[in-house]
Amino acid sequence: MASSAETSSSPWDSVRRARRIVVKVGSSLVTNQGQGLDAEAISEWARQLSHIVHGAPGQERREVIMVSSGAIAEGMKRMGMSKRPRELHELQAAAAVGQMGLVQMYETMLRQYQLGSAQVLLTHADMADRERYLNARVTLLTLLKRGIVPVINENDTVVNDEIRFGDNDTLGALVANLVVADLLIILTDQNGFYTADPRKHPEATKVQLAQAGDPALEAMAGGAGSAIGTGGMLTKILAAKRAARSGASTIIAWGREPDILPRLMAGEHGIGSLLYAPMHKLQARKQWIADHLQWHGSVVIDAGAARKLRHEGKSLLPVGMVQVKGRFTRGEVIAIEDEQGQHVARGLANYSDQEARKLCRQPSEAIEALLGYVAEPEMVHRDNLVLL
Ligand SMILES: Nc1ncnc2c1ncn2[C@@H]1O[C@H](COP(=O)(O)OP(=O)(O)O)[C@@H](O)[C@H]1O
Ligand SMILES: N[C@@H](CCC(=O)OP(=O)(O)O)C(=O)O
Repeated sequence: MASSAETSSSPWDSVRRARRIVVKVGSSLVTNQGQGLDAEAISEWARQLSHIVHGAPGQERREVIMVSSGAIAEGMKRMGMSKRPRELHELQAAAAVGQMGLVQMYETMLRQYQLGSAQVLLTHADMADRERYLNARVTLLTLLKRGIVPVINENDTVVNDEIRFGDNDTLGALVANLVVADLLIILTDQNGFYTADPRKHPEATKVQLAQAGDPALEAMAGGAGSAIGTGGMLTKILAAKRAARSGASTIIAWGREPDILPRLMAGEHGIGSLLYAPMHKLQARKQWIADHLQWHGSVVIDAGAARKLRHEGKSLLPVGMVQVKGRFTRGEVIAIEDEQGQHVARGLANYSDQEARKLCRQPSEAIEALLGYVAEPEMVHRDNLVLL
């Protein structure tokens, strides 16, 4: 663990440079300890987000995804439940009722600051299925490109006990992996991560800076301190470890700290706890694809495409493909080889082998006419591609 004395190349710099950010807001904050949606707090985050997304004077625009909890807590209030029900179907009913209020509140507050919003509900199954994973990814990236703030929650209605995230910390980390975010900010009711649960151990001190995935952190993290939140700090520490796999660092901070988001983005050191990712995004991505070396087929590309991939860091477009070998579905790892049979790269296919055969040597504008739909203009996006 390190102290808060940083140099100019410190991990805090990576926070300032972050361009794509996932902000997770916990149930206890959003509903003010279960007393109902906290309109003032949500309005305040919306105001702060508008600075970040639109770009405050002298600052670049950034892309932000919100992962917000609070559906169950708000639903319980609306349905007059005094304590959290044990049965899953009761929780699901509460979530369905509460989610209405939650997104309505975000939409109203974000709109006040000229920000568009979109509701996205995800489950474990969506993240595990390669095709749904790519679909969710392209939808989120499309929203971000248009300056819209996606507001994500777990799709509580369709999950069961075994396959629930339950806490939204894990979901936040998976979303950070999905969009290859630079930073995950977890806003909660404590002003950071402490050496022990400060509710039970008042002598605990704040951890300013640590490496995500450091096993020592797991021992310090306790469960939820209130009846509203689920997961507590352990799920946040594990979320930081998971987010680091795609190169995202994590900040755990108090959601009511004044101007928390713009201050973090301006590079202010020492607010909350920073759990930095040990690997850069590119390294992390290579690692991930290297872990999925099992490839299911390949595409042969021409010399021009090989040059663009090798030397210009470009995506593989259908126009550069000359042949497709083997069988694969959208989302599977494929090998990309040059006409001499040398493997150039590996990556996630946006189209199946049958579709790819129709797309060989075709411009991306022709995809719709050839397939009847367009998933993405690239055969393999450069974010999902690693050179060999
Ligand atoms: N080491 C720790 N540092 C800070 N808080 C901790 C720690 N261990 C457990 N906690 C508890 O975790 C709670 C935050 O988690 P949780 O209630 O799940 O909130 P959220 O709804 O924001 O996810 C804190 O209120 C605190 O009591
Ligand atoms: N999907 C649930 C979120 C569960 C939850 O409480 O998560 P967390 O905020 O991480 O403690 C809801 O909206 O109520």
